[in-house]
Amino acid sequence: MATTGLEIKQLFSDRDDRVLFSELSFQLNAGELIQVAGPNGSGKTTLLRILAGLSSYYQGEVLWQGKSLRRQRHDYLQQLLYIGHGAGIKAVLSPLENLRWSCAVRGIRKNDANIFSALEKVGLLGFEEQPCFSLSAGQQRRVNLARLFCIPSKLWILDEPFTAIDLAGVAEIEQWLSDFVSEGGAVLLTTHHRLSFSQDFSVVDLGAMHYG
Ligand SMILES: Nc1ncnc2c1ncn2[C@@H]1O[C@H](COP(=O)(O)OP(=O)(O)OP(=O)(O)O)[C@@H](O)[C@H]1O
Repeated sequence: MATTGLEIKQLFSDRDDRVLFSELSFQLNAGELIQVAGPNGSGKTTLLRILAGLSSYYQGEVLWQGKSLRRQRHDYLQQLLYIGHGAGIKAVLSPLENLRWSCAVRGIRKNDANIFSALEKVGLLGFEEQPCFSLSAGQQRRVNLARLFCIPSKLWILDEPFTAIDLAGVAEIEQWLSDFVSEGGAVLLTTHHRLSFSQDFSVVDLGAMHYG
């Protein structure tokens, strides 16, 4: 039976002749969360970029709802929301402009009501028209995270979503993840933070994979 989410089969990737992961297989179904763990340089971002369709430098198979990513790239990307560990926003644009742009890229138009509601959710009401370069690091991260609430998705791939976020904000994000998973979303994330999550979740530990 086809999985309801991602299926990773016998994945291999290396950098400069150093194997990052090999024979890596796991499944992430709708309504599940997986944390990709491992020390710095173990390949977490590399893996997430492959699964977000940003790198095709791998061997093995990645399936979404039972079909190879390579054969349904457009459809897959329409269902995925990837937030990388970089800023992910244009500093000269305001939060409102950044989110309008993110929505437009996804084919979502006239979405200001949702954008304002997303900005309220991430605590940025009152900052919506200010250029992002004048916001703090945590506020800039929150602009990026606001995309979670204005771009409908089935799968969130999040690289270090808690970076620069204050303690109360971390707890809030954990709650958002929990709500999304309860509603049938799937989440794959990396974090060096000890995840406090109300549902069961799995850990894929790249640090546990050693190659001679
Ligand atoms: N663009 C690149 N060119 C060459 N090597 C790279 C590139 N990006 C990453 N690497 C190498 O690939 C390895 C894995 O990097 P990656 O960013 O996936 O690790 P990570 O587990 O996400 O680390 P961190 O916890 O520090 O974010 C590292 O040894 C890194 O030097």
